[in-house]
Amino acid sequence: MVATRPRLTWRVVTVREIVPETARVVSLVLDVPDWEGHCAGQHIDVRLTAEDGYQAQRSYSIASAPEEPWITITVERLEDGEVSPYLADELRPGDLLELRGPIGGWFTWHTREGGPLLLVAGGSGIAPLMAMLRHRAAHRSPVPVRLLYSSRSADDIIYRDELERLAADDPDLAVIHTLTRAQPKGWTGYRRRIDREMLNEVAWAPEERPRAFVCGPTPLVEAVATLLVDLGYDPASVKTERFGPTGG
Ligand SMILES: Cc1cc2nc3c(=O)[nH]c(=O)nc-3n(C[C@H](O)[C@H](O)[C@H](O)COP(=O)(O)OP(=O)(O)OC[C@H]3O[C@@H](n4cnc5c(N)ncnc54)[C@H](O)[C@@H]3O)c2cc1C
Repeated sequence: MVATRPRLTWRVVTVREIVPETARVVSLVLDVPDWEGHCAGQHIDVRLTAEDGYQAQRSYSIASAPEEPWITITVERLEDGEVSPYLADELRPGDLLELRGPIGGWFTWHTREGGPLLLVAGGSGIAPLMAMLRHRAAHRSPVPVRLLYSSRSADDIIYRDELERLAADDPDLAVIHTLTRAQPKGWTGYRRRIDREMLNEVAWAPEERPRAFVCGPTPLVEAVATLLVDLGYDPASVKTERFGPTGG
């Protein structure tokens, strides 16, 4: 019999690397000894403890594929936030962090579950969807995927180069951006918040029995989930993860 750690025990892990993603977003690569593995889409909880014993904890999606040796989370700094500015600005390689997980069994996808997949992200909501794309790439899975990704501007697109690389090598992966606040010169893509018309153009037809994963700020997630069901998606096929209370 293999001894297993109760999944929700806090453990101390080491920050291995810090990767700047955008002006407001970093990825933290964590060295988690004895990691029991995770499914693409799951998250962890991170806990900070102040010198006076005060503690704060927040959830962060795992952005790395289960096949990778390290656990990566991608954190967007909220200027007035309690936890994210510390994670994004203060941590250095070699620092220790407390975490527990993996957590969540609903917002997950494995290549063997098939597709087609419709992934819809707003801002840092791309993180768990990136785990799915990285997992799919690690398996060279032919499952067709369309990713609709809403960012404020081109500079705010997280994992921009990696998404470009993945899509360039793969006719079954389409990455469609919408830039809601500022667009570079010559931008021909969408330039508004995700709406019914956009989903009509981008989403798989319901008859293709797609699996949809929608992640980001709460208002985006709720609007997109409602629109997909209106378009004829089976509500059970639309999985959602809400990151926060505001649209930012
Ligand atoms: C399952 C799950 C997975 C998550 N994964 C990620 C992830 O991969 N990357 C990531 O950056 N965040 C993620 N989040 C959000 C994260 O848990 C924190 O809520 C976020 O980092 C803000 O924490 P904070 O302490 O800095 O801000 P707080 O001090 O909690 O809040 C500061 C202010 O920002 C508002 N606020 C809180 N959260 C958000 C938000 N997400 N968007 C906009 N406004 C907000 C609050 O209402 C408040 O006004 C996830 C949340 C959940 C529930």
